[in-house]
Amino acid sequence: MEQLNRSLSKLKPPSTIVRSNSSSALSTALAVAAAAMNENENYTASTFFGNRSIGTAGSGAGIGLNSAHNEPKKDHTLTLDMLEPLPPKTLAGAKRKAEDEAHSRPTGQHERPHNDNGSGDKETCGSSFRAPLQTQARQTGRPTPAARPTTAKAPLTSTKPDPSATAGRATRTPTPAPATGRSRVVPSVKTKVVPSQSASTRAATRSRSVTPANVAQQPLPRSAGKATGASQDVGLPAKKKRAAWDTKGRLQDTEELTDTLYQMLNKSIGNITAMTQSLQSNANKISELESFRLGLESKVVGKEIENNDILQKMSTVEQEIFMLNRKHLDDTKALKSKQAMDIEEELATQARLQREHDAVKSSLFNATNHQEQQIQESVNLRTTISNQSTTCLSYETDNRGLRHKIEKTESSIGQHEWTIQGLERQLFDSQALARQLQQKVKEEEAIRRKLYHAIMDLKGHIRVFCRVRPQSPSDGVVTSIEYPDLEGRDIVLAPAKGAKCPFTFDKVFTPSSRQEDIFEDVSQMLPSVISGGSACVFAYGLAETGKSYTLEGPSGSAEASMGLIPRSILHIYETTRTPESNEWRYSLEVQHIGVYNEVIYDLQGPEETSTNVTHEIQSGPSSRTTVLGITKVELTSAVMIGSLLRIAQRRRVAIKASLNDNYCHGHSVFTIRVTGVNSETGKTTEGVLHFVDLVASDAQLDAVKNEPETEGGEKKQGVDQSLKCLADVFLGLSSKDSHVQYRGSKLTHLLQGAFMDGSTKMLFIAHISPLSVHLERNLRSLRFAAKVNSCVLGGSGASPSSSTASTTAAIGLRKLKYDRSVRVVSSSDQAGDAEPEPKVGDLDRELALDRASIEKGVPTKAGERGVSNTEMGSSSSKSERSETSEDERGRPRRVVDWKDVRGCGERAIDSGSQKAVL
Ligand SMILES: Nc1ncnc2c1ncn2[C@@H]1O[C@H](COP(=O)(O)OP(=O)(O)OP(=O)(O)O)[C@@H](O)[C@H]1O
Repeated sequence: MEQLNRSLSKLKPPSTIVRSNSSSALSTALAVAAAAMNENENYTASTFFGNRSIGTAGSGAGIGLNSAHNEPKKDHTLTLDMLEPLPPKTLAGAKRKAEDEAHSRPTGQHERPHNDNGSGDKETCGSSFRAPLQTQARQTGRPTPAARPTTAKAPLTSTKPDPSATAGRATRTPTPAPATGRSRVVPSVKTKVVPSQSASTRAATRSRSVTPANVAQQPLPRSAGKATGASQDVGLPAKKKRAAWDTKGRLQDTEELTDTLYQMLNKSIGNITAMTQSLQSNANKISELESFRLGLESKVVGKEIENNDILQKMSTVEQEIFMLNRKHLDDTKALKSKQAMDIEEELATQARLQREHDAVKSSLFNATNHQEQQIQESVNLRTTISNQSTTCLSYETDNRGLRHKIEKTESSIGQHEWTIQGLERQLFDSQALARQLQQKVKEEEAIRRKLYHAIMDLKGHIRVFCRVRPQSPSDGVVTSIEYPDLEGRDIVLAPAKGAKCPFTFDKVFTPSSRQEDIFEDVSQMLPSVISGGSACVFAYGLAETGKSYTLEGPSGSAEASMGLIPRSILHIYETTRTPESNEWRYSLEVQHIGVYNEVIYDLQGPEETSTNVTHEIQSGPSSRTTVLGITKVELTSAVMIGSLLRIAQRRRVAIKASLNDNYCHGHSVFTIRVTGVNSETGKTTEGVLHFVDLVASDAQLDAVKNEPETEGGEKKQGVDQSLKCLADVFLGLSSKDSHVQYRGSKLTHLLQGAFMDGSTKMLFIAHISPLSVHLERNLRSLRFAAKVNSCVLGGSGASPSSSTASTTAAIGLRKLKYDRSVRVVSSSDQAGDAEPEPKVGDLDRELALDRASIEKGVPTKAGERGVSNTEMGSSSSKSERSETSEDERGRPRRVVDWKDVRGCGERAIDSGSQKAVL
């Protein structure tokens, strides 16, 4: 059935199925078809009709082919006579079928556009004919139209039953009517056939083309022999051509041919009849199928409409689904976020509830405990109440006793009040007495200060110490040094060869002495400095004997190792910050000077000017000197001294480097100036304390000895004369020389003010090392110290600070006391018969008594000894004493002769009566 449908769709449209009611035309057509078939020409129509049973029901059909031999393009025109159109229903179905096929066909398979008559049926017809032709070609072995060029695909043009077109064509291509006059020219269908054969083949074809009209107009020969070509045309065996005169023979041949043709025609008519019947039945079947197809198509259309509706619904539903999905997603998202927030809230609530639960639990626990405690307290309270009840009873008993006591106490209070009044009176009297005593204390303090100065005067304005440096691990052989006396005033250098060299000084500090031991003696000078006096500490000795150690202490040292300078600063700073009297305000100022080869450098100045800027000394009023351009640092804190000393140390190194002399040893002078202002009286004081680091070189020692030449005999040029000048100054002051040369060296010039102030306290500390190799130089140093020690500076008579007669008298008395306390080292002393040294408290008491005696004009102990004030005052003058007279300390003295100093120690030892006392 399906195959049948396909065949039907490929069949030519109904327009090609023609009916003819002219049997003669049909015959002619069939004849032409037969001829065409015999000629093996590719006429599609003839081929088709030759393979199909085409015919008309009842009346017979005919197809006329008009071969237009005269047409330039040599087209073959098929003219269908008496064509009748098929029923419109059939035509419409066929057309729809064709259109459906065209629509369902892929784009590339569309048929060519319609031909010039504006109908697409021609193409459809051509294609419809193609399959049967191909089938036939396969059967017959002929070439199929498909093998031809494209232009040959429409060998036959179907014609719609258009009367006008038919009429027009009939007019344009009039076809000769058949002899019977029954045939009529129907609209001819021109079919352009483009043979695929060669030109010769096409020419043959043209020559063999026939038209039904031609065939119909030709009377069928009754006999053969008219033309040999005709017999050949119908496929009869060719006979020998008769001569022209053989008319009879020719007629015979023609009759034979005619008979044969008639037989063939009859046979063909039979075939055509059968084919027509078959065609009719097929047409019926086709119409049935067409109607069935139409029904199916209508169903399909209905289904398509339904399908479209369904699709539309589906799209609507899909859209709805899409919207719903989107909404669902949004809702899900919102729900999720809400759910997360709910969960968070739930968790927070849960945690809060948990905390509340814990709090409630703990409070419950506390409440339980509290309740238990309360229960316990309640029990205790009950017990206490019972006890209290008991106690209350006893209290009541006691109360009665107490009331009795209160009465007694009240009576005694009256007595006490009376006593208090008496005590208040006593207190008032005591306060008045205290005020008087305070006033007295003030007066006593002033006297004490004066007496202190007097004591210092009595001790002598110059004191000489000796300090021995301890042995260091790097030291070589050491000299044996003895310290024979317990009081620490004697030192004996005992060389391996030769006699011992004893010396006596105010104090000898052994290697085991501590820094604070030395400071104890130095500190006695500080009150004088604070109250406006001046003092000078000389550290003297060879290099590496410990001068810097004594004055400054080791750098970065602990408090125990601090030298005299930082200790003094600390002491003065603390004392001035907490003065005995609130009326005094003090300020501290320091300067540090280096003297190298008689050139003054600023050891606290800026680094860039420390080596290239030198300073000059300017003398001021009262012989006070100042160094021009020197840096003065105000001490606002005691700890500043550490950094000041470090700066000075760096400057020293820089100066040495700039002088390019590592062996150059300079002196340094560290000066503390203490300025005090009394806020009540407006009085000002200025105390000065100098710390002088004196380097003793061999040349200096030689200069001191007046030995201008060295051991090699060469005279030293440019020798630092400062030590010699210092010795000269000491000598001049001691001898009351009015022409003391202070300007002989920068050092003495700088200290001129201190030297000329008769109240200046001087402390000379000689340093020696324990090394054997330094023995000779140590001896020189000690001899120089002994010379200084023999000098008498200032004194009660000459002291400018001894301004009043009473003070002078007191000083004189004090001198006697002190002289008594000074032990004369003699052989008898060594036996232990010496008078014990009085203590300071005893001395003060004696001084007070002496002062009172002086004021009353009572002779003092000093007077008992026959020493007048004048004598005391003049006793300080060494020039008035003989060598055998005692000095102011009660020691046997002699006039100092620098030349005699050398070897004095040795002489003293030799004499045996005196020991190292100059
Ligand atoms: N009493 C002492 N106790 C411990 N060490 C000391 C003592 N005296 C000196 N020294 C040490 O001896 C060395 C030399 O001391 P110092 O530098 O003070 O000598 P100096 O005389 O100042 O030398 P210079 O004149 O070359 O400056 C230093 O290392 C110092 O620590």
